[in-house]
Amino acid sequence: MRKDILKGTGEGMTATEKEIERALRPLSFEDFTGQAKVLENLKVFVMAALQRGEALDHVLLHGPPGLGKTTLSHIISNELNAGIKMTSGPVLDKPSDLAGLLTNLQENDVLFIDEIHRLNPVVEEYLYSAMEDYKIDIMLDSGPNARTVQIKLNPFTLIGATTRAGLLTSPLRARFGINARLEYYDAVLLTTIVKRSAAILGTPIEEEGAYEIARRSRGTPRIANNLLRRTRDFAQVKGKGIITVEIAEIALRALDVDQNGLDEMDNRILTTIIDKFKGGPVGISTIATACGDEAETIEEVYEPFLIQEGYLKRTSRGREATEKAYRHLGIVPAYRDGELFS
Ligand SMILES: Nc1ncnc2c1ncn2[C@@H]1O[C@H](COP(=O)(O)OP(=O)(O)OP(=O)(O)O)[C@@H](O)[C@H]1O
Ligand SMILES: [Mg+2]
Repeated sequence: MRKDILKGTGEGMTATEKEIERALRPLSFEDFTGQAKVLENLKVFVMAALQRGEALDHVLLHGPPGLGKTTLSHIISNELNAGIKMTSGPVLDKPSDLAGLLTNLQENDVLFIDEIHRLNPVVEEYLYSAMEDYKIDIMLDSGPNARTVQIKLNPFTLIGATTRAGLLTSPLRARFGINARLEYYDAVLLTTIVKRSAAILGTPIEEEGAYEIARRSRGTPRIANNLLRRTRDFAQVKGKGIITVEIAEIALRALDVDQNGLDEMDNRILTTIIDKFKGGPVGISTIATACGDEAETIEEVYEPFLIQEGYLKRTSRGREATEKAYRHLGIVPAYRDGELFS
């Protein structure tokens, strides 16, 4: 449970948590904080599509978990005044599952496919003609009477979301006219998000308290919101109900979020590389085994942030801890590859 809070993935959330996440979700471009470049472009593309009365080109949203891919998909459909149907890669087992969804779309509606890198290849191939020509072939009958008929679909917008853009096949990637990468948020943007969420939750919060939560949220709105909710509990039980910087400190310490905003698993990964593998380079699966987590999770959730913050380096020979990682953990860097850190 605590791990899920800090991991920033939506997996393993309870129904109430999902409900709160929904309540905190911005509904319009206006409401959405950050990702300025992506938003600016999307506004133009949405406006142009609306003016022409056409479906928006297909959109691929990629980036680490919890940065707003699902949120933006809803916003796009809202701004298009269009309906949205949601599904995900692993759920679409057979082409007929996809056909059912596609044939039910109204003109210019949005079809959202989450985890689009996990589409079954047969379904993926089926999607190509739908994306390109708004047409699909449907198999009628079976055995000797089997025949296919082509069905024309209403023009629609496919929005695909993925945390692993690298795993998309190139034919699929090529069929998205709009490709947007979401980046980690800085502390100032996250402070705005934390204050907005606190207002929705009806929790009084001081500027410094909001900033403290924001700067220690791994650049991720979902984590910021989750830490806010946990801090609200501490404010209620251990304080006067107001989130001050002191309350935030207490809560974040109790949740094992360190001064630089790294959580227990981030620190475990860095310690493992340094202590067990002399700082690297070491392969991701070896790190995963030593840390007791899956390689995929480390690659998708932890590593991007550690690399962006300069704690970890990715080389052709594997992952290496940087000097910043040594300093962060208070370990004096010894000789490595016969060289001393300068
Ligand atoms: N720019 C933003 N402004 C305010 N809140 C945001 C923003 N982006 C995300 N959030 C909040 O963070 C939560 C998680 O966002 P969202 O579900 O869209 O992430 P995601 O990228 O789809 O994650 P995943 O890869 O795990 O599916 C949402 O509930 C939303 O409230
Ligand atoms: Mg999502």
